[in-house]
Amino acid sequence: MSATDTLPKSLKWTCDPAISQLISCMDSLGPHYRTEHLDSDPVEDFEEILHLLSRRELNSVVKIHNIILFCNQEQCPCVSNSCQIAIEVMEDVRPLALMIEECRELYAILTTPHIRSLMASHDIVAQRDYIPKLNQYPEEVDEDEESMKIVQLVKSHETVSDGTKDTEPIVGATIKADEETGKILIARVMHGGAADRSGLISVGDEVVEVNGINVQNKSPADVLQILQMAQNTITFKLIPNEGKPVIRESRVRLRALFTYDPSDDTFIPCKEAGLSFVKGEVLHIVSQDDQFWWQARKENDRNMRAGLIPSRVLQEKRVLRMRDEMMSNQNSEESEDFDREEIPTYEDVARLFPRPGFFRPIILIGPNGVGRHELKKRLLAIDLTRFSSVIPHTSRPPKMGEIHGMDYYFDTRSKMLADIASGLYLEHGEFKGNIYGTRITTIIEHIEKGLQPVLIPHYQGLKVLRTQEIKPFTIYVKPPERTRLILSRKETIGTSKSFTESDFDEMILQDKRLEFHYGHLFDVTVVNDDIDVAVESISREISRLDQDAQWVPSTWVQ
Ligand SMILES: Nc1ncnc2c1ncn2[C@@H]1O[C@H](COP(=O)(O)OP(=O)(O)OP(=O)(O)O)[C@@H](O)[C@H]1O
Repeated sequence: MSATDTLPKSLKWTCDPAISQLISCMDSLGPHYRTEHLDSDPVEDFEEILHLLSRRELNSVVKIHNIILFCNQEQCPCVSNSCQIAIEVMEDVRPLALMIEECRELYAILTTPHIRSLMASHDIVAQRDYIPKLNQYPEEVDEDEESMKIVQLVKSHETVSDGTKDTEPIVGATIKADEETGKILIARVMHGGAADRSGLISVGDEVVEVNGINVQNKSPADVLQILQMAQNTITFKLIPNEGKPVIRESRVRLRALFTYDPSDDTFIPCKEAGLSFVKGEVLHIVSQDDQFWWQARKENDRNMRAGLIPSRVLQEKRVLRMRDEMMSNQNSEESEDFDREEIPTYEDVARLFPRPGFFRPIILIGPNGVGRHELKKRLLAIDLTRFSSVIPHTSRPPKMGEIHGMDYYFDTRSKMLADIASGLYLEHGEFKGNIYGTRITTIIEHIEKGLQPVLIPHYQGLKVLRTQEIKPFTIYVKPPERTRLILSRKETIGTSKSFTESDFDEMILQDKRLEFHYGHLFDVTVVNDDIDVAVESISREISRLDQDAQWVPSTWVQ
């Protein structure tokens, strides 16, 4: 009696043909094999393996695997980013959820853990679509070719963002020569590229032939030339890398705190494989396997190819080197104010969804005299029930008519000094022998009351405010270019301040320095040219916070 005969009748039909064959082979061989583990019983092990192979669960898993592996084009999923689409749908229906029942229901469905897990699994399968397929193996294979694989890929002709054609590293993989042997090896497989989608090429595979041309004694440049010359399809003969690493797509999202252009980078292993991005863009990091070069794609980019970006370590090294060079050329007075400790590379981010009754405090930051007080005044005038001004503390005695908690919080000098020393103040200063300052707890009280404080701190206060508790939204108020700046400020808007030429120069200089040193901390930039237009832009940005999910440091949404 064979092992399959022992299966209950209801299970027989589910048995995968390959497993069934394996069971028959085992049956005919019997439990006569050697084992290195002296304490294990061969008969018991044999029975256990048979039992495992006969299990319905295993057979179902193999069946699903085969369906995914051999699915034809019609069975391929039409999207591979259902999680992303679901988030976008949630953002769209959320404002309507209070009014329309169907929107409420859809929102609830999309947030259930089961549906989210189902979509995540769907995307994982979809992102590895198995096209193009493996070329047929030749029927007669030389004995010494047995350990080779032949892979045929379609050469990419997709248009990339800069409008040029075919700048992908041809098949979504980069090559290198092994330092010791000179063999041509697959150096990187770009996520989402043709090689990755085929699932048939791995890092470390040795390239033996390209389109029938033996490349064993050729340089990477020669091979690249062959690849460039190829039309439509490229056939590789590869010796598989034995220790093939398992690549898992990471779910990390990072906000770039610097701008990167691979075409300017002399160190990138393959310029065409690079991904350019600008400061503030959110990147989906798909692989951090390499210490120096990560693979990423832009968030919301439906083009599934990933590109190379410098890793955090590499970027930090570069910034340090650049700073050293700048320090040696710069006069020390100019830079002493700025934070030299922090090296802006990438910031881990997550989505913060709007929450009824919670408003993110607004920070207006900008060079001296750019108009932050004026803008704050105008914002408060729009809606006094929503926007608030945080009342400062002072050690000065109250003047006639001043009310504690309305004009200032009046406190003793010794208490204020002690609180400042304990880090309870966002900022403080001394004027005519009296201390003035804003307490962090006062800001939190406003948030808890459902108000939206508008803050105009010194730029050094930015880091103190960017916390999980406060979750501020930072608007950089930028002066317009010089001619417009002078013109707009001459068309006085009814205040006493008059600017000199050197005030304008100083404002422009400060603008450059603030953007350079603190630009990575700004959520948006608004140019204060025409004041009404600036107020309108700021209001628009603020109302977006009520509607859309925002990318914030991931520690804020734990
Ligand atoms: N867009 C504008 N057009 C014309 N004048 C403006 C504009 N914005 C601000 N001003 C004027 O410029 C002067 C300086 O503005 P404000 O005091 O608001 O600057 P600030 O950024 O708060 O300065 P500081 O940070 O040094 O206190 C004020 O007289 C203000 O009315």
